[in-house]
Amino acid sequence: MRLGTRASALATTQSGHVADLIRERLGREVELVEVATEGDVSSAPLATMGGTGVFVSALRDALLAGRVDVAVHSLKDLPTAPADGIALAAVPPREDPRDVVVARDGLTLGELPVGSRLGTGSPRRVSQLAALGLGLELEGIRGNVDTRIRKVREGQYDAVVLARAGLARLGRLDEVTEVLDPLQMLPAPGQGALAIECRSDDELVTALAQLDDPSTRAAVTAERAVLSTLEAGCSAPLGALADVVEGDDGEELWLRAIALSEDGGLSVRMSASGPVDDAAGLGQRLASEMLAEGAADLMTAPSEQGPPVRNQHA
Ligand SMILES: NCc1[nH]cc(CCC(=O)O)c1CC(=O)O
Repeated sequence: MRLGTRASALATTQSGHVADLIRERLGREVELVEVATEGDVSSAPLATMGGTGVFVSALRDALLAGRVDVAVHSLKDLPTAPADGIALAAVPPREDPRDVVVARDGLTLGELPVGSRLGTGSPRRVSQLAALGLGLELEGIRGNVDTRIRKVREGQYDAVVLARAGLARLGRLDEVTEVLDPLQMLPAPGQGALAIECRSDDELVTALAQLDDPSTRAAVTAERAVLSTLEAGCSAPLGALADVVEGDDGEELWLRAIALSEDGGLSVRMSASGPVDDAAGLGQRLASEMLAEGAADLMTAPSEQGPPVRNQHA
């Protein structure tokens, strides 16, 4: 079968990993086919580009046109709306979903001097970092993982924040100077997980289902239900993280989420738990409670008219 992949180092590593799974677990031959996406071709800030799915739609087009049979995405890049004719056939076991800091001189966030330049274009990361009140200069950055790390080495930035999973897959964990606790930085819904898609009318749906990890699937389903219920896109200042944990009556799903104003000055942070087999229901319930606390107004407030920033460095 032909497996479609973006050309970046991270994408080909992720796709290579899934190709290995398919060979080992399904005993089928796989060929990687590179597909260029809008997210790779343009260097505009991601938050301003076509909203959700800039990395995804070209791969889906290739699937629907029959140029490839399987597509692999970072799950956090996948829009929550189902796509016609496309099945999310499997979500394999997740990598550690946390964000990490890569800073000069081995520094942690707390050790960075006031005024240090931290590169990140993600509203979710910007708002949560601003809420820590450290007095960092938060500046937009683009480019692949390698480019971002190099910009720290070359002194253009004092630090960057990245997904630990990407560094793990690229064998670059030695660059990490701090792993951020989700208490301070909740990851993006689906971070660290992969999505394996195929055409929904293809017999591959059943075969690929063997690669699905039920715990990861439940966790990302709950996280993505928060995202879709809040009607937020991939560039929203919103974090969510779920885990299957041992509760009083066996396994249960434990979900945390935060919605912030863009400047991080105000936030709604909540958690809830529920049965593993109702992951979407849990995410919807938590998001509804967040909406009742004003989560939607927070995320969309234009910054000039927004609330005063209360946790900034003075
Ligand atoms: N937005 C780009 C993107 N999409 C997936 C990952 C990392 C791998 C993952 O989260 O699964 C990254 C880079 C990053 O956020 O550092």
